Amino acid sequence: MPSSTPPPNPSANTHKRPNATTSPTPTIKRTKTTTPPSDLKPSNMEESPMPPPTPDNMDSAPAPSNESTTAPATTPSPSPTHLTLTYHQGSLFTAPPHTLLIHACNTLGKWGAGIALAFKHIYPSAYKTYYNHCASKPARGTALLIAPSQPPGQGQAQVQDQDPGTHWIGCLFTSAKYGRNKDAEDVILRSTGQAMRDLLRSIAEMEKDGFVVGTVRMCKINSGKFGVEWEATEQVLREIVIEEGWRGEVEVWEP
Ligand SMILES: Nc1ncnc2c1ncn2[C@@H]1O[C@H](COP(=O)(O)OP(=O)(O)OC[C@H]2O[C@H](OP(=O)(O)O)[C@H](O)[C@@H]2O)[C@@H](O)[C@H]1O
Repeated sequence: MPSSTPPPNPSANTHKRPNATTSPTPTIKRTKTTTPPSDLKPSNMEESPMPPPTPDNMDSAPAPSNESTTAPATTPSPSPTHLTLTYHQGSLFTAPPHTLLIHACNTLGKWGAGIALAFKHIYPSAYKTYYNHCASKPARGTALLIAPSQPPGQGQAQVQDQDPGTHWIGCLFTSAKYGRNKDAEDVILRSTGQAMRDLLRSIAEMEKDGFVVGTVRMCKINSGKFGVEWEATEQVLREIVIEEGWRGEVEVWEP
């Protein structure tokens, strides 16, 4: 077991909007009810119990009453906004500062294959955070949002365009295990929807606290090692109903 030393704390202000007034910097933020590595959690970032995932169909307004057959039709309630996916060609990693990069993970703390292995090489400090988080046995269907390891511009005259130290990382726990023990496809898909909602909620909380989270990007999650057709994952993602304050768009990048 590696030491529980937390990854370097990013300096708060550099991730914040200039007019932000709150102060603590999250090294890690997760919104699920499992125990976090408490030494990484700022004091005002207590976890609020996460409400159970709300089925999309509960978001719609109640059906209009049919008391009178002659009454004019009531104004239809606005249809819910669903998550939008846009497609882009190129590597996930060649991203501007503050970009949030999302990938699918198991809960065993490996990052030993596929794009996860690339994450491990490029973002060693984030891997430490992920590893420590996995020691707390996160549940499938939750997400982990990891703050950049270094603030943009730190130690540099100018921020480099694609400085990996400035990227946020989003881990979606879509399967508990990997390889032959990975979850069944329907479980992976259900967990994907839940985990993505969890992540969108975390991003919104960060932004509410004044932190700058840039564009949100993902690879075609689940479609490699987890063996789930991208189209199935895509459908689950597109069915996510966007709540107030949530990001409504995610970029999908494919090399
Ligand atoms: N630079 C790049 N830019 C953009 N897209 C890139 C790319 N490089 C590869 N891709 C694509 O990224 C998709 C995902 O393919 P992957 O097989 O990696 O992931 P997955 O989501 O199916 O499975 C997750 C399990 O793999 C790991 O395993 P371990 O932890 O080691 O056990 C995890 O942790 C999980 O457990 C495929 O479309 C690749 O073409």
